[in-house]
Amino acid sequence: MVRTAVAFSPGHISGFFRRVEGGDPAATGSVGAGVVIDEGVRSTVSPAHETSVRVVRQGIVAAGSPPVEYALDRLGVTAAVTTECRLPIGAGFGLSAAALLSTLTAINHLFDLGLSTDEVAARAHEAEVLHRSGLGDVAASQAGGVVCRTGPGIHAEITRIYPEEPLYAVSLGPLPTASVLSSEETMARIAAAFPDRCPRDLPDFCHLSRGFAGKSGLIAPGVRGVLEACDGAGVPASMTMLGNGVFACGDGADQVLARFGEVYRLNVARSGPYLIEVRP
Ligand SMILES: Nc1ncnc2c1ncn2[C@@H]1O[C@H](COP(=O)(O)OP(=O)(O)O)[C@@H](O)[C@H]1O
Ligand SMILES: CC(C)(COP(=O)(O)O)[C@@H](O)C(=O)O
Repeated sequence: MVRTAVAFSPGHISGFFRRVEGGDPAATGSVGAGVVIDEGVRSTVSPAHETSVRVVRQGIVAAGSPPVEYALDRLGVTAAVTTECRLPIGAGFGLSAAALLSTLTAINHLFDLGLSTDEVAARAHEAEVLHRSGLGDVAASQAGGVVCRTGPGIHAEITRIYPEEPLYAVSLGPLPTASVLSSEETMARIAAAFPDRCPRDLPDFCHLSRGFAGKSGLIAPGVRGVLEACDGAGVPASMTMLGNGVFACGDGADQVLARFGEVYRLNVARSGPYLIEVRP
């Protein structure tokens, strides 16, 4: 039987963020706030002569993941990787970071590389920043909670709170993260909209995020209609950054979102990436 390692990483919904440009990828990232969620990416890895990545969602298999392939190359290992997720990809659930963290956690054990969790996160962050697939998701998903990041990168000061109540989300489709992060004009608008404090709790997170979404000019036309419906029902809500979707919390949130698509009920994650098993 081929030796196999399996690991999981939580995803992350960003509510507001501001890009921070550093001298190298480790010092580059974002500040902002988000929720680490109990849904994410499960990665299964086995040694192979060449690296291949299969991305599985709802029984549909896609081939390739440039950030994951890059991270394996940098480690000098080759493996057959399968990532599996339930949430949609490219929809603001931080799944590129979760794919990197889960795959590197599994690879670390598969090849007995002896990397610390910080070293795994540092490599995931580098791949994420270089591919413009995210800025702050790896830093956030290192552990659980409603997260407020006050510096860029994985060693920044990060505060985490752990509310019990769920968050609900709906996706209207993908929004390519790299295209948004590549626009200097958009980055300037985002910087001006950035709130001056961390969220106190989940409703406050939705409230601060909503103010940011409005001022940043990032709200997509479809998202606007969902947010207006949430306003009408008195439900705190905002846009999944960066995805064509909405998250909401509190009484009635799931009913309002259900008018627009499949509703994901998400809990605030209690921990970051972890190894599930190594076989045999
Ligand atoms: N579940 C996954 N498994 C493997 N690679 C992924 C996964 N999700 C995203 N990626 C990689 O990250 C790239 C960018 O994804 P991105 O739009 O940032 O997604 P998200 O918003 O979900 O983080 C994708 O094109 C893909 O190469
Ligand atoms: C908002 C984003 C820049 C991208 O998030 P995603 O599209 O989920 O990869 C995130 O990484 C952040 O820094 O807050």
